[in-house]
Amino acid sequence: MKEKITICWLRRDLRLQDQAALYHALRSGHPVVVLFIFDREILDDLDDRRDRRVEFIHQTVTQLQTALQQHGSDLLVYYDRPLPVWKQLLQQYNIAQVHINHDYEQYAIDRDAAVRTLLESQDIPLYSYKDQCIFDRDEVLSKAGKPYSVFTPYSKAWKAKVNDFYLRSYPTEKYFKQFYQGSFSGVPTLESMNFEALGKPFPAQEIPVATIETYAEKRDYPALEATSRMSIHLRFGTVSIRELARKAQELSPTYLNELIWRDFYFQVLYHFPHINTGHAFRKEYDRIQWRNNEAEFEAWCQGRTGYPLVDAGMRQMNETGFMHNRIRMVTASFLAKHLLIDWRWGEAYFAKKLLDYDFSANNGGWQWAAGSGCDASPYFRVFNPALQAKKFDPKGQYVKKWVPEIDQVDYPDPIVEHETARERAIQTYRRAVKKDSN
Ligand SMILES: Cc1cc2nc3c(=O)[nH]c(=O)nc-3n(C[C@H](O)[C@H](O)[C@H](O)COP(=O)(O)OP(=O)(O)OC[C@H]3O[C@@H](n4cnc5c(N)ncnc54)[C@H](O)[C@@H]3O)c2cc1C
Repeated sequence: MKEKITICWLRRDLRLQDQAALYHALRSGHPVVVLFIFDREILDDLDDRRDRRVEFIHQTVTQLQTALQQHGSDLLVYYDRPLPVWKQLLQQYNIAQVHINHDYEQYAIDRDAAVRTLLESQDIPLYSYKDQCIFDRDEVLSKAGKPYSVFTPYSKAWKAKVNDFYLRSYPTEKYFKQFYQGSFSGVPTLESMNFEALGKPFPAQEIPVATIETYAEKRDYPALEATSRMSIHLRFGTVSIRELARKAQELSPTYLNELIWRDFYFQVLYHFPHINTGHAFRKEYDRIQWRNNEAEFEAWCQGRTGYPLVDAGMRQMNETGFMHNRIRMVTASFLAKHLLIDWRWGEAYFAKKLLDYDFSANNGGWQWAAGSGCDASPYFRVFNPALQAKKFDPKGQYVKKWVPEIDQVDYPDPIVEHETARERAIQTYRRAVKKDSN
């Protein structure tokens, strides 16, 4: 009879420290095999074979393998679709239990449900835990027991509920001797999966204390690069949200607030799943008559709208996979309002380009900017990109960095005139929204 093992399946929780599923797996009493699947269901759909997110995951997985090897163990890695992998694992191993962390996106929910059904058909329990946020699902509800759709009362309730219990780390290190002892066949190369590395650096995992201390004062100025750049690490779980929230609590209420926005959008996705299927949070916004001009969309994607702050943001993202938060708001608002292009086109473009792409935050950000979201910017508030530039890039340093030809003749004229576009957006939005009250 083969030895019984417990499997901890990593997905967007790529670390061995302070990790809920791993902690519980290590306490199961069986040797723990740590598993990662390069999921072809996701990878085969990526257009860009130099997608840096795949490179980041590959780098991280390789580091995890090395760390596990230092404990006499190894990382079990597959490049396949999850269900066939699990069918194979069931034949190869005597699996006692499987541990995972919750994932709130629709694809992941369906994937986990299918794996659960398969495992349960063999009487193997699949345990799932909250790990990627401080509060999820029904943990923060209004007094009436309803989910919040407005951020400020949500954040108040979040802060009233949080205590050391929720922020405490899972001391996985204490149980590292429980790792399965042995080796597996290694991590496939990026090339064997038909991807290529660019070799550019990723944001550091450590944030200097000074960055958090000065966050409130500097975070809105894109030229200062004064935000934490934790988003890619939070996306793939290479840092622990609990550790970050403790730091934020100690050093900066403003920074903590941003982490709460992240939890807020996760619970919006959980409670209002219609946003998962391409719908506006507020259904009347699905009646907007978008112009959807393809040439204008292309100009926006390429950073050639003639609005320097918009163009700088788009070029920053195209070049680095990152865009500063304020500029995400400006570029998104510009697409949905100035150009009247369906925000879902922009959402999909960001999804392709952002290293930190996360469905809940991206959809939340886009619906906020387009006015259709839960706690959204009102439809008649149309950002003026020139005023935004004056306020948040007063010396033009950010714009100069990304649009060096700004003063030259080949820089395009504005694609639309601001006042005309603003008026057009307000009229179009009003027509859609007003129908509701008829
Ligand atoms: C249109 C639009 C699209 C966006 N798409 C994404 C996305 O795909 N992935 C993503 O992680 N964030 C997204 N954001 C939110 C925000 O812009 C990024 O989280 C932030 O710019 C990442 O940089 P940072 O790590 O330096 O953030 P910091 O300012 O240092 O904030 C710390 C962390 O707080 C969280 N956070 C901050 N602001 C928000 C917010 N508004 N909503 C949710 N979480 C937040 C992030 O996890 C971030 O890493 C989007 C915002 C907009 C307006």
